Amino acid sequence: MDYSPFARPLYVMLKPIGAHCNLACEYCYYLEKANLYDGVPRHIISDELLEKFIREYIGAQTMQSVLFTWHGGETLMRPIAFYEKAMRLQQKYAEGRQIDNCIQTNGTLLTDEWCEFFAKNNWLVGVSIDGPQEFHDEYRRTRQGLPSWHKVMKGIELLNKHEVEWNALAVVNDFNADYPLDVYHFFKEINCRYIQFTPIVERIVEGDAEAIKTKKRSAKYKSLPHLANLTDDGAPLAEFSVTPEQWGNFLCTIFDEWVRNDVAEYYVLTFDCTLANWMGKQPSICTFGASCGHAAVMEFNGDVYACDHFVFPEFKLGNIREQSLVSMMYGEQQTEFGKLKTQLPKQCLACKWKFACNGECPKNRFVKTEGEYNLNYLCAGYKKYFAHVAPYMEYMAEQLRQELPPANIMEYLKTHKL
Ligand SMILES: C[S@@+](CC[C@H](N)C(=O)[O-])C[C@H]1O[C@@H](n2cnc3c(N)ncnc32)[C@H](O)[C@@H]1O
Ligand code: SF4
Ligand code: SF4
Ligand code: SF4
Repeated sequence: MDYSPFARPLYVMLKPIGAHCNLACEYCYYLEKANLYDGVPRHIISDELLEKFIREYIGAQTMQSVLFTWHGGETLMRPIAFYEKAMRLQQKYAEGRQIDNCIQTNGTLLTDEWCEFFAKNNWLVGVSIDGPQEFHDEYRRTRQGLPSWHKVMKGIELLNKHEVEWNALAVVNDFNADYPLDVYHFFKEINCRYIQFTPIVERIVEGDAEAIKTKKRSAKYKSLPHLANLTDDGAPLAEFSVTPEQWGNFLCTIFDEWVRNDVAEYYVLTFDCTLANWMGKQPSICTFGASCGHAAVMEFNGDVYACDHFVFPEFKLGNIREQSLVSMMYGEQQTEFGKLKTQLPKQCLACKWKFACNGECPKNRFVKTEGEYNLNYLCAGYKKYFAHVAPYMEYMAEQLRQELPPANIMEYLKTHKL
């Protein structure tokens, strides 16, 4: 078996059913990817390709533990038997390594059987839910416009019943962004201790802008608009995007409640990453890291792309049938892609928050500057957030440096101001 000579984990998310999904969330960046494989009748990974991927993926790791991430589209549209087969293959090629699995789902297809499977095999389940019903159902609907919140809540109940480890992914869009505490309290009420908030920032290729505007929200899409990528200059913003001000305000408002009541009880990934950067450690979300290009995706047919948000023909690294994962992940094209992250405008280079922000995701950098590189669209929001949390982060980082729990901040804030 080939072992990679590189000392960091290689990470490739798998799309076993491509972009196919039982929902048609209005803001979804992935649904349109089905168009890349228009002529292909079934967007399902073959047994042979699955085995090839699993063997190579495990063989390419330099670490003792290997993490598989199942992503979509809607992952639960493949049967349990498919994932059982994948686990058998993982064991076949594990050679003593520890294998972990996590799966991302919209939660609507969860059943007792699924939850038993996840519980029995210790899978970590990521569930997408955008907060209380009115916010969630604004955008997360079927093609027929039917809402999904009740089904997701039922799914969460089943996960809890079977004691499956799960976390929530909530996107922050033009609508729910104005209600940070309603969203945060909802997650606390359902006892969700791990929450990831992702800002929605999408642009639309010229020509599709009118089409999306004239479609009623949640109306049936015949074909999805092609959302713009980094190279489409001047593409208009999709109306469901969060504004920088909304994003900054959303984070600051939730932070104020979290830092006084919830540290170490609830984990909000953005706050976690900010503290990691304050400590000079590697944050767990790529967007706040200093470099990227380490996390690719593989489509059902073996095509490998630079990143889940760059599944465009120009960011295709190759196909696993023709090239090894190692050669694609460490090849010239992916190395160049990774450099996008460090190509920052003057504003970022001079910014006091650069160590915590790193210009965020290159996907969101489309604000023209006088210099060579674009500025991140969300910059104003991040400046507000970092300035707001700085004294608290400093306090928590100091606790950590003294090997004390950062949660001490809650006691301190009862009698002091920062
Ligand atoms: C593409 S979905 C695939 C897995 C599964 N169908 C689900 O909804 O969880 C993965 C995650 O991306 C989020 N997402 C969808 N569109 C997005 C966008 N335009 N920007 C950022 N995140 C988005 C979804 O809410 C979901 O949490
Ligand atoms: S459920 Fe997931 S893949 Fe399906 S449309 Fe919604 S965000 Fe996209
Ligand atoms: S381009 Fe954005 S989403 Fe992709 S790896 Fe880099 S920071 Fe992460
Ligand atoms: S806050 Fe703005 S200027 Fe500072 S690093 Fe982030 S994007 Fe750049």
